[in-house]
Amino acid sequence: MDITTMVLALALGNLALSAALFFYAHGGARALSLSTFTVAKQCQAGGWLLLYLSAGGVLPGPLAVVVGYPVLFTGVALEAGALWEASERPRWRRVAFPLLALSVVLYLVCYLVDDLGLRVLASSLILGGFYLSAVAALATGWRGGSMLRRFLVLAMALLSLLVASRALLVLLMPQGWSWINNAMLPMLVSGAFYMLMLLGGFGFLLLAREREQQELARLLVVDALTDVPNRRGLFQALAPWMALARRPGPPTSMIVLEFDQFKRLNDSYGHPAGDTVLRALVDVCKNELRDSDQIGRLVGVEFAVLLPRTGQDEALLVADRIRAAIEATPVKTGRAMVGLTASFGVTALRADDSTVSLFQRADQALQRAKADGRNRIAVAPPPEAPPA
Ligand SMILES: Nc1nc2c(ncn2[C@@H]2O[C@H](COP(=O)(O)OP(=O)(O)OP(=O)(O)O)[C@@H](O)[C@H]2O)c(=O)[nH]1
Repeated sequence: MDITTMVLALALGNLALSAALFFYAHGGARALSLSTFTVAKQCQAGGWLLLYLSAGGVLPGPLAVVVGYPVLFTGVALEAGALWEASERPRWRRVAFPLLALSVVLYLVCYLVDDLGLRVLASSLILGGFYLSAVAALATGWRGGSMLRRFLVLAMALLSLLVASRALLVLLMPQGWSWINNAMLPMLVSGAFYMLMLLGGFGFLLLAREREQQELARLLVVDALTDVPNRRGLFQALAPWMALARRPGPPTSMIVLEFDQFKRLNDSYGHPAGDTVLRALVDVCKNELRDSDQIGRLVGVEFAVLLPRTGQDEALLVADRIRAAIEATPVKTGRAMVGLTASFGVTALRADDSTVSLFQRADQALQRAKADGRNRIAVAPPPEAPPA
């Protein structure tokens, strides 16, 4: 295959990818990084197409240089940017755009100097550099990352270095070296571009899918609003402590708390303000707990706190600390400072407890606290003594 055909394959491949991504995004997938990646592929398709048309004599050669290469640089810079965006670095534009402008100016200066070697050197370094930036973005998730991510980092790093190595050969050995000569290297480099196109495209989509699956798995056990375990997550955390309660050893306690008059807050300030208050007050609760304690959302504005190795009396003190902290912390919403209180039920886990009996007892205590006037704590009554 000659270089011109390879360039056409790159143009068509990127065109097909950008069309598929465009229609995928049209169907409702609206992640910011995906739209950046789509524009990146469109620019790459445009750049390669211009290079192909000028190589085939359809367009004048200078057009390829003045427009084709800058569009291609933009495409690869945006591809790296999409990966930085996906790695939670939204400020990549501040670095990438000045670098891109500098690269284009540098390339055009090489064109004006009219030295082909210099131009090849510049384009290889610029494209290889932007691809290496994409690799660096992928590598930020190396620790704890999947096999797919690690494979992409290694493979794309190798291919990016191959692209950049063309510059080295031009610089160090203008006549080539052994079989890696000026005829062979462009073939190798365009092969590297082709593989980078495939790996980048498939990799980006597979990594996006991997992220979505991880997020779905997380949301099975975590409450999306408050970022603490949901009912399922809390019950999972509770299970081993329920089992331990049947064995001799330090006790485990449970606090159930409900924010008071939350409906009134929603009605007065709106549901979004209610959400803000809820998030802030859950953070207030977390600040009063040890790392080994676990707060989770049971339902609505009712939460439970699991306190391992804590007796009922100590749990009562913890509940009062949380109660006082909530009362003392007004939360700023869009329109006002909102103060709230909470009511609490406290109990210790018992050897014969099931989750049903445990939560029933804690909830009865909570209802008593509310009936007694809210913003207070009630402790579950001790177990009845067995008949003599
Ligand atoms: N903003 C917001 N409101 C919620 C959320 N979950 C539940 N709520 C609201 O919290 C309110 C809870 O109301 P209730 O439990 O009936 O009672 P209350 O108004 O808190 O009054 P008492 O419990 O008697 O003190 C309801 O209006 C729910 O709509 C949420 O995630 N965000």
